[in-house]
Amino acid sequence: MHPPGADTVLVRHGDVNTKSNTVKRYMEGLLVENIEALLADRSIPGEVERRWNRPLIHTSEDAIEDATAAVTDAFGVVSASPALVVSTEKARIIEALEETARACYNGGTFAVDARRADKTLPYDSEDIAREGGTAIWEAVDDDFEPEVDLDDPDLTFGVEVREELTFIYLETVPGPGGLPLGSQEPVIALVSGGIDSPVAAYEMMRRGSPVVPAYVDLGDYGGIDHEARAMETVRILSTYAPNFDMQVYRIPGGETVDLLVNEMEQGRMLSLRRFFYRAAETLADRVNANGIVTGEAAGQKSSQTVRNLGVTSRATRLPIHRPLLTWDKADIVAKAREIGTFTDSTIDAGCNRVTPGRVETNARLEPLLAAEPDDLLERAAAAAADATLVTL
Ligand SMILES: Nc1ncnc2c1ncn2[C@@H]1O[C@H](COP(=O)(O)OP(=O)(O)OP(=O)(O)O)[C@@H](O)[C@H]1O
Repeated sequence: MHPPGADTVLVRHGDVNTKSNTVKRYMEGLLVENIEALLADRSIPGEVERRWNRPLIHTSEDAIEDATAAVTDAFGVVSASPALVVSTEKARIIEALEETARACYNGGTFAVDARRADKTLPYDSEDIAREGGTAIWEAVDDDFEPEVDLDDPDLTFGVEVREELTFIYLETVPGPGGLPLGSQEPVIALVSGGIDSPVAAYEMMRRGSPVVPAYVDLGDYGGIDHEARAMETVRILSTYAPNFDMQVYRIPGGETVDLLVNEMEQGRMLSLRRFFYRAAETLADRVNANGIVTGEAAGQKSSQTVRNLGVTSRATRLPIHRPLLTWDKADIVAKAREIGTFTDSTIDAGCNRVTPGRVETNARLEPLLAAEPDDLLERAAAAAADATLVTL
């Protein structure tokens, strides 16, 4: 919901504000570019104005809700409000609150949440809250029985007085927070057709790292359904980053999986992980990426016991980022639903098909190296060199 005449989206960022002025200026520039790309990708009209602390989107009232939805998909944005802009003159602010109340108040409790960034003005936020509250009350008193509730109001009239402009709004839509995409170095995202890896990739993007998606083709153990799910989740992730290239590298792994299934029993899954990591490292060197992100969580599967993660991680010199390390499955599923990558398919696909009868939960590196094919890591490097790009 927005005040009548609202044609501006007020954008708030969070961690960007903790930076030095030089870094903040750079990050605000990236944020503006990313917002412009999101608007263009979704054919939403709007001009982004780069203002210190609060970028603005100037659009039309018709497009204001779509513009707000788009900007709250931008990494780095903490929240956004579709707002009516008036001058900083107190009488004009009160008048705008009255007009907004007449158009949007429908009964129930209300509050005025006023902030004033410009401390040189001859009034403070409490004046606005008190006088604005009275004006709202009088504007609707004939038709309703208004009630003020400062703790849990049904409707909050937001007022933000900044340099030369005042923003009046009724909604504060949460964004993902984090840092603008592109403010950190890129990483390789190992994506499967499962629920977790797209969430992990999203979390790295949320902290500013563009991802280069890589899918390991498991041959007969993967299958069209598995690969299609992986590609679809990357396509959804790419809607958050329209100005970044998110084509997927498909790494051929079928022959190696066959070999592992035929030659190994207990440590098979761990050697497969080692293959993944080394292939990702080789790809990272090729595309100038600086790390690997996976959807692993401590203790979620036998290959993800803390001990096994320690052993398998030795296959690469790159850092393996595991943003979901401490997340519970229910939280991962909830996040996947929220960002749109959840798939409720229960097809038993991918790595699950490779799992042996007896799994290893307590691996040691030396016996694992002795049991796995001698050329496992060379195979991984060769597979990464043979990777092909899949256009989404
Ligand atoms: N075929 C694959 N291609 C690329 N990466 C993969 C593949 N299979 C698994 N991974 C990576 O290894 C991690 C752990 O794999 P695991 O088999 O435990 O998960 P999954 O259930 O297949 O997928 P997810 O973790 O996405 O739900 C995944 O989160 C993902 O990062």
